[in-house]
This record gives sequence, structure tokens and C-alpha cells, in this order.
Amino acid sequence: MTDSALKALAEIITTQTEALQAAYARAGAQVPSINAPFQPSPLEFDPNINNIRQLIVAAASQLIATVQSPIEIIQLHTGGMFETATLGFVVDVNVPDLLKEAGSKGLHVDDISAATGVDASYLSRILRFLATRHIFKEVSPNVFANNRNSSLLLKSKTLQEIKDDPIARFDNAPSAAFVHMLSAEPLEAMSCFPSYIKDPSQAATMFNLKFQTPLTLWEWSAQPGYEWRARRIAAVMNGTDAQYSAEEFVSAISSSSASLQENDIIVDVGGSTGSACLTLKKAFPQLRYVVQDLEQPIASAKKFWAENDPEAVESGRVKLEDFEFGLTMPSLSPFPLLSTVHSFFTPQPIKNASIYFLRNIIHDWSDSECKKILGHLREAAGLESKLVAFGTLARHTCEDSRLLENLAEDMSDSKIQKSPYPLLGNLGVGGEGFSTMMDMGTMLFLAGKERTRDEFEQLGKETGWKLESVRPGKLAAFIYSVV
Ligand SMILES: C[S@@+](CC[C@H](N)C(=O)[O-])C[C@H]1O[C@@H](n2cnc3c(N)ncnc32)[C@H](O)[C@@H]1O
Repeated sequence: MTDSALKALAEIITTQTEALQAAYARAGAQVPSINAPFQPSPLEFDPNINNIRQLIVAAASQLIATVQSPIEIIQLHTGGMFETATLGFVVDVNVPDLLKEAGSKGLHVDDISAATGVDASYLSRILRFLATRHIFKEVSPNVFANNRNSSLLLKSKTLQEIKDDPIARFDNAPSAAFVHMLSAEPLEAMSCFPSYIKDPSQAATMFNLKFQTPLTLWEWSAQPGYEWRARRIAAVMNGTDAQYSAEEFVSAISSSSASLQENDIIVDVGGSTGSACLTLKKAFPQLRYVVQDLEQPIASAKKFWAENDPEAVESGRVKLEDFEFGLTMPSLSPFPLLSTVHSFFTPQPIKNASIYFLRNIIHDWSDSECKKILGHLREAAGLESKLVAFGTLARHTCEDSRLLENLAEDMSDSKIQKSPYPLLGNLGVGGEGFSTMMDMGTMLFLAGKERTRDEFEQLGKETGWKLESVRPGKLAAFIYSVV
């Protein structure tokens, strides 16, 4: 049994590695080397290539989990906090940025020490720890260079620009912002993990318990003096777009069976800068878009649209919802905009929109809060309105034949297939590594969670929305109609 499982895992790795090389070769390219900096290219985000990658990672990690000493496995996983802390630290003191300037020949830890003011012996141990995990490359003893993985930690600014304007240091650097964010407040809040899980009545979340605040993460980060935190969150949010294929959003909207007519409205609820609408507007330029969020994200949204599509806002095609009560959509058939910056916990002012669009919102909230959000949208919806929620589809690690049957009914070209023997039903860290981590993150910060198909269906049932179909993808689309 073990032998056949090992053989099957090795075969998956061999056949899928060949498939990966062939896919790159068809595009006239080669699978990127780990020693070269990461270059965003369409191939990095291609859904078919992504499926191949997932199988390789699923099989390779299962192979490791099978053959490595269980003592080592448990020891290594137990030390996971050192990965978070060391990654956050190197980003904080700009090590990847220094190494970029040094190029492929790398930089000695003494020079990194001189530039950062950090003791060289700490640096050499931290960088060796990370290079052992394939983040940074040690080109010669104590001389380190960026590799494909560490290059993702780069900021988009020069060292001088970072020094001159530290509040803006993570602008356009989503991965660096994400690493820095996770290594700060969440790492601190993790100290409350066991106490909170045993007695959740202590506070709304572990974050609230640790920081002794009644505010949500969003409200807390918006406080005066914390501007850099809000700016860091915005950098993370803006960057998520680059990881998605526009096609997934466009095809979900097309398949939502909303009969989209000229000037119909899509409301991007909790839309942050409204970057999803920018993607949709390219495919559906005849529609109108309303972006709703709290005060600070809407301020960032104004900057975002001014830079990316100023004409859209001027023409009224895209509305950043912070108009005063009673103002009307400029230059197009008017309708009242009832709120200022809009909270989705209050009645939805845009009635009978064609689509209420939520991306990465549901997982931020507990079931009871989600029901409030979906309930307000249901009250505003017309009979033909659709709710399209994008988020993670949580999957069990064992085989889930009911999910596979449901998805097959939902769409004929379902991308979720039964995992090949002997892989986990959700492909383990190859498939759901990040989303299970985010599940812990939402638990820690927001009392939210990643939900299974059944849980999404149930939320709809309790708020007057029928889950019509689920389209799996990097972000799954959950398409609801009114009941
Ligand atoms: C995970 S982000 C998703 C942003 C955006 N939908 C996207 O996909 O890029 C969650 C968003 O919800 C917003 N938010 C939090 N509480 C809110 C509320 N009460 N009303 C409206 N938006 C809220 C946050 O400001 C943030 O922009």
C-alpha cells in the first residue's frame, strides 16, 4: 500500500512536471528558475498552469510528509512562528531591497549590517534560516542574493524613497505589505490563541483581546496615527488583483444570468478601491458601477480611479459612494444616492441593482454578521437582482463526493475534479494551503471563516437568497438569485 502510494506520488510529480514544461514551451518560454527574480507574466496566473502546479505541490508535499521523519515534521511545523517573524523582519529592515541593488553577486552580511544597523551575526542566522527554506540564496558563505521567492518581498521604491516617505513604503508592493502585516499584529495576537479558543466570550476576536479594543480591524487601522497601517492594508488589497485572472470575474458575471442592459448597475459592496469594477468595466463598459466602502478606502478609491480611469468617474459610469444624501448619479438617468460612505451593516440604498457584487467580504465575518450583510442586500434587491459573491470555497481534506456532484450540476466545465490517488481531497497545501491559513487569519482578526458550499448555501437560505451555482476558481464565484 505504502509502496503503491509512493509510486503514484512520484508518477504525478513526473507527469505533471513534464506537462508544466510543455505548457511553458508552447508559450516559447521555460519554467522560471528559482535563482531568477520573479517576473509577473500571464503564465504565472494561467488557470491551467495553476492546476498543474497544484498537483505537483500536492504530490511533492505529500511525498515529503510520507518519507520525512515524523519527529522532524512536527518539530519543523511547531517552529512556524520563526518563519513569520524572520520574513517580517527582513522586510522591515529592507534586506530584499538592499540585495536587489547588489544584484546576483549578492551582499555580505557585514555590508547588510552596515546598511541596516543590525548585528551581522543575527543577519547571517536569519538569512541562513530563510535560505534553507528556499527564500534567498547564499551565493558564498555569508553572502546572500535574492532568488525568485525573496524577490517577491521587494518594495516598489528605492531605499531613498522608502526613507523619505515611510508611510508609503508598501505602496504597490502587496507581498511585502502582506508579510509585514502578518508578522506584526497577528503574530502578537496569536499569544491569545489557546486562551481565546477555550473561552471565546472574552472578546469579539483574539485581536480584540490582545489589543484591548472593541474596534474592528478596519476601524482600528483607520484611527489617527495609524495611517501607515491603513496604507499597508490598502497595498495588500490592491495587490490581490494581480493574482486573479480577469476572465474568472467576467465569466462569472456573464453566467450569472443577470440580463444586463445598458446602464444597469453593479454595486461593489465593500469594494475598497473598486479595482474589481475596473476589471469588469473593461468587459462591460455599458454598465454603471457603484463602489461602497468605509471612509478611508473610499479616499484611496478616489486616488485609484483618478490614476487608472479618471473619465469613468467624471462620466458617472463609476460612482465612488460618498455623495451626500439626495445627490444623483451625474450625467446618466438619475437615481438617489442615500448614504455617505456606506456601511454594509446599514440598509442598502441602491435598490434593484442588477448585481450586488461582494469580493472577499463574506469570509471576514461571522455567520450572524454575514446574515445582516446579505439581509440588507436582499431587502434592496429586485426580483431579477443577483448576488455574486467571490471568495474561497473551503473543501474537506477527504474525498467529498457530494461537493463534486453539486459542482458537476452547477457547471459542466467544473475545474474541480476528483483528486488523483493518493492526493488529499483538497490537494493539501498545493490546493488549500493559503486558504486554510487565511481561515486561521480571519478567525484571529475578524471572527470570520472560510466556508464550504453547504455553508454558503445555508447563509443564502436564511437571508432570502437561493444559491444557484458555484464556479470554482482561484476565487470561487457563488451566484445567488432572490427566493
Ligand atoms: C478583504 S477587503 C475586500 C475589498 C474588495 N472587495 C476587494 O476584493 O478588493 C474587505 C473590505 O471590506 C471593507 N469593510 C469593512 N467593514 C465594512 C463595512 N461595515 N461596510 C462597508 N465596507 C466595509 C473594508 O474596508 C475592506 O475594503
